[in-house]
Amino acid sequence: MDTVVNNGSDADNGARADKARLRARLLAARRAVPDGVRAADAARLADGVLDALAALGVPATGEPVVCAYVPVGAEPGSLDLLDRLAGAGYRVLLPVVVGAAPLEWSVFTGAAGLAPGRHGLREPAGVRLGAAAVTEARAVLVPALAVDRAGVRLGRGGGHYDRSLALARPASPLVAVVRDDEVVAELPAEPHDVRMTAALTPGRGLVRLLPSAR
Ligand SMILES: Nc1nc2c(c(=O)[nH]1)N(C=O)[C@@H](CNc1ccc(C(=O)N[C@@H](CCC(=O)O)C(=O)O)cc1)CN2
Ligand SMILES: Nc1ncnc2c1ncn2[C@@H]1O[C@H](COP(=O)(O)OP(=O)(O)OP(=O)(O)O)[C@@H](O)[C@H]1O
Repeated sequence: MDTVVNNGSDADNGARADKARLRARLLAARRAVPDGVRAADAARLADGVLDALAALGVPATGEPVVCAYVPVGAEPGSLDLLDRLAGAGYRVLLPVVVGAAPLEWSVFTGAAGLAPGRHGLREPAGVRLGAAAVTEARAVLVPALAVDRAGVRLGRGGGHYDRSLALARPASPLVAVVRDDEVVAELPAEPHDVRMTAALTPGRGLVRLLPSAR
């Protein structure tokens, strides 16, 4: 039916415009966080990540694969968090951007294995495992600007994670790593948005999200 198609398309255009406005506001708010607070938040995230994964049913036993990311700009997270994961026995995969396509992945081998990429990113310089490596992940830590209580995530707007997370195992938890006030009531959603299972926050620890909340 035409009306339904038109309504859907208007809604999607509205969602895209809303997302762009929200991104600008959230990035400005992140930049305004004092360095000391950011460092304290990063320490709390690193302190909480192993318990969070265990609580999600993904303990380090058996060297499970976990996808994570190297923070860029004022993003929550740290290399220390990645070191904790690797030190505990997880096999940590990091994303490599290859254009408008699913992310490729490469093993985190420590800070020395990272090289500067586009957008201020530091990406692993080692062997590329391809886009399908995400199917091995028992959990994915996902960079986000915000996430809502139904699991809708707002990212940077490239669609990289949506393309990749569509390949992840349905049983693997998808964990958005955000500041406490970046867990919000509701974000604009588009059909391709892959829902998050939980948020990892500095102050509230692991916050479980409910796809049924929408
Ligand atoms: N840490 C991290 N890695 C990631 C992502 C992400 O959001 N965060 N991505 C998610 O899809 C992909 C890369 N996409 C990105 C797109 C734009 C910018 C960006 O706007 N960078 C700013 C500098 C950082 C800032 O100040 O916030 C810039 O270029 O000015 C970064 C990553 C894959 N890897
Ligand atoms: N599964 C997909 N297949 C093809 N294109 C997609 C897919 N997911 C997203 N896109 C494209 O990417 C664009 C940006 O998507 P969106 O605004 O949801 O990105 P994001 O999740 O904020 O970004 P990122 O994952 O890079 O942080 C969409 O308008 C769409 O064109």
